[in-house]
Amino acid sequence: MIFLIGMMGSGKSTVGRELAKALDYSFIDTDSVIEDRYMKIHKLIKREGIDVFRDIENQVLKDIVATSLSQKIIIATGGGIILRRENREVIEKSSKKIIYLKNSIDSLIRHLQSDNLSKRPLLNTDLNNTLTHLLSERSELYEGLATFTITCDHLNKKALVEQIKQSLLA
Ligand SMILES: Nc1ncnc2c1ncn2[C@@H]1O[C@H](COP(=O)(O)OP(=O)(O)O)[C@@H](O)[C@H]1O
Ligand SMILES: O=C(O)C1=C[C@@H](OP(=O)(O)O)[C@@H](O)[C@H](O)C1
Ligand SMILES: [Mg+2]
Repeated sequence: MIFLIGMMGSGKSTVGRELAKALDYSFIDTDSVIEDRYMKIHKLIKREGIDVFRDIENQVLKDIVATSLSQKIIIATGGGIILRRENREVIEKSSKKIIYLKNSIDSLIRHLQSDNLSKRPLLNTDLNNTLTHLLSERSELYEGLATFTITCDHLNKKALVEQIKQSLLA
């Protein structure tokens, strides 16, 4: 069981899917499970609020871990999953391969600007300030949980998949 953690825009969802293909692992994304069970993330957070979203995210994480039949699975998480202590404990208990995709704010902005920003309701128009604030709250949690940290700046998606594969072999 391999977990990908990191900020919004760090590549967990897209690179995770590619990594799973490359390793012949299955792939699951906590946000996609939430969307299949409920509704689009932005709609859910807008309608129910962030606390309800975090409760659902917590339940989905526990369900994924409890029902995964094989260890050959890549789990892309939502960027805020590390905020809850119980989530960190669940992840730590289930895996020795927890990969933090670490990016500078500039690199996150570059990635997010090429994506649809309205998918991520926690980001407002001042991307730089918002991301800087979120990262300052979260970076210790990412670093503390990770068993591998990969600095992703200047790596395209293909190179990043290769880099993760190398780290997993080491
Ligand atoms: N290393 C990278 N190089 C270039 N673009 C990237 C890279 N990683 C992610 N992206 C792009 O950034 C956007 C956000 O990626 P995504 O996988 O959704 O991140 P996350 O799930 O961590 O929020 C997508 O458009 C993706 O194609
Ligand atoms: O960082 C966060 O708090 C969030 C990240 C999002 O996932 P990605 O990290 O895949 O963008 C999604 O779970 C939600 O919008 C909240
Ligand atoms: Mg994602």
